[in-house]
Amino acid sequence: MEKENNPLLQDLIKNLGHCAVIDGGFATQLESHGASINDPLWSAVCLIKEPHLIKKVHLEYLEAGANILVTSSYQATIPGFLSKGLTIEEAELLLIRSVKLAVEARDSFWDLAKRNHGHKHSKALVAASIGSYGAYLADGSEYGGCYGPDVSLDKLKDFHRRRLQVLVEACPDMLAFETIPNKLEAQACIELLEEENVQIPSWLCFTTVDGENAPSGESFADCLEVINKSNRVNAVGINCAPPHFIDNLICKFKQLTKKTIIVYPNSGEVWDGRAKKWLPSKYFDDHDFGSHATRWRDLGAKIIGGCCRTTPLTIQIISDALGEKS
Ligand SMILES: C[S+](C)CC[C@H](N)C(=O)O
Ligand SMILES: N[C@@H](CCS)C(=O)O
Ligand SMILES: [Zn+2]
Repeated sequence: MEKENNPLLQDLIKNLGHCAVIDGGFATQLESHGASINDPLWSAVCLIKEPHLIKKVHLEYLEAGANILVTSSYQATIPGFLSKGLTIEEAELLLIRSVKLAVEARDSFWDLAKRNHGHKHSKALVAASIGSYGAYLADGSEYGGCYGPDVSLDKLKDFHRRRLQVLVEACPDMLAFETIPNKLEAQACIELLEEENVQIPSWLCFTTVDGENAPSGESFADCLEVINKSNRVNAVGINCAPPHFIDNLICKFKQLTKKTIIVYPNSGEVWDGRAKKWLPSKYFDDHDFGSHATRWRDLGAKIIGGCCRTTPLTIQIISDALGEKS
């Protein structure tokens, strides 16, 4: 059976009558509530210290109109938690917690919405974030894409395997492979989905720094050839790249794949992995995201949202522009 047409994701898009809206910068919104994430675990440090903030941010994105929540597990890894002195059991419980927090936020928001006659919401889906190996390295490597000769396909599969198993066991609606910077890691993710016989839908997003290729310099034609061979990936696209690259990339991806296209760019600011801060950009204006989003929809993207440095306001503007909320 073709899992590309996995009903969950397709039904959401169909029921909405247009695109599905993903949430926005998760870490960004945590920071706006005072969370300190200058840490090798980045936003995932809040799973240990401030889980209530995680739930708060999920609720804020739901209120803004997100149809899909991405969990707080982007930089949450078992080796990352071990290096904080936690046990494997504690690390796995934190991964489970990342899914639970999003599911609890989604369920409580939905229970309230249902009581409100004439509401325009649909029940949101929860996508468990699987950040790239480069994210785990905590030095901005997800925008570099060159992991070096010691990082083989098997090493990447070993890195991803247990976290993926634990996240799937926690019952999210889907998996979100985020900020993948090269073809080898895409291959590793796809082989794992097969080997682990994952039955829930997934998307896989690359980032880009030149607007044409993956950060490794490999062409998207090469990268998508790998993805197209798998019927376990339902949507493919770009996340955490500047908005001004997106039009061209949607057109390119349309020619390279029949899969659902997903885009959730960042604000255009650039991550300085050494200084651990965002460098300013001239491209960012929240209000531009409304016209961007309708253009991206018209070009063929079916799942649209924001990544780093976008906020609930960005998502509200996208959601309003795409017509989900009155
Ligand atoms: C999406 S990036 C801004 C996440 C942080 C990065 N992996 C780092 O730790 O430097
Ligand atoms: N979804 C991630 C960022 C990916 S670049 C987060 O905001 O935690
Ligand atoms: Zn991002």
